[in-house]
Amino acid sequence: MVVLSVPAEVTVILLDIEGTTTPIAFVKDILFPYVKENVEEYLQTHWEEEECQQDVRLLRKQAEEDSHLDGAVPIPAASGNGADDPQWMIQAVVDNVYWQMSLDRKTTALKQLQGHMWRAAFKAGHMKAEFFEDVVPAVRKWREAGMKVYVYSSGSVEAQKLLFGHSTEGDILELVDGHFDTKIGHKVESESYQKIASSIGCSTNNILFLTDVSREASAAEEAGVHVAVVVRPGNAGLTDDEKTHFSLITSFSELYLPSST
Ligand SMILES: CSCCC(=O)C(=O)COP(=O)(O)O
Ligand SMILES: [Mg+2]
Repeated sequence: MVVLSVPAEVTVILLDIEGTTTPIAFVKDILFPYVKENVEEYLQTHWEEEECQQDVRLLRKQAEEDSHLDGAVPIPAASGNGADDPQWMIQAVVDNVYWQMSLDRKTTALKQLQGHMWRAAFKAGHMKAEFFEDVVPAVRKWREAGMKVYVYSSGSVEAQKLLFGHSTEGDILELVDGHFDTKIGHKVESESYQKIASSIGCSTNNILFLTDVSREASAAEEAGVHVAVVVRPGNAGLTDDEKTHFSLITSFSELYLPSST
């Protein structure tokens, strides 16, 4: 088995979800289709609720920022006098969500709505999050060795907690010391990793980030974070340069902590 030695200065392991802890297929074949199939009904049912209206406001703001993009779908401004036709507005939101999802966009607005929609499905037991089998044993071992374990995903913090709280391995939320999402910044921007380090209260070189996406790995590396790219079944392929440049692991069990036995 290949072994990757974790540098002694590392005290925090930062985990991506999709393609790292969890198969991309679970996200693409279960989580995302659930949103596409249910978004219209969800909006019809929850339209009058404050949480739903907040989601719509955030989506509208994002749509304004996206207006220069090819194929962007606008969400009309509410008049504020209650005279708007909700059906017309709901259709615009549905079309916007479909457009964003067709591009797999990672906007905070889309991710917030998705998280709210998944809540009902997870809580009712209709969905359980899949984790690769090496994840839970490795995380337990790292924590026993004194490591802190954080999650950084484009999925909202609320959605992350749903996944870890309702997994095929049971409720494993207690294995995570904290969560970050795109509210701290995008995963392909190096400042995000500096902000994460400040928020945790450590230096960037105390963090090891595990991700499947080389652009995220490069951004973290630029911030001084240690990185390993995780190669899992179903993940996008890496270029030869990426394979040479990054440390690669195919299972969390390949990480060797000098402090553990
Ligand atoms: C709570 S994860 C849901 C999956 C998701 O929405 C997503 O965009 C995954 O992104 P990641 O940053 O984990 O690769
Ligand atoms: Mg990922």
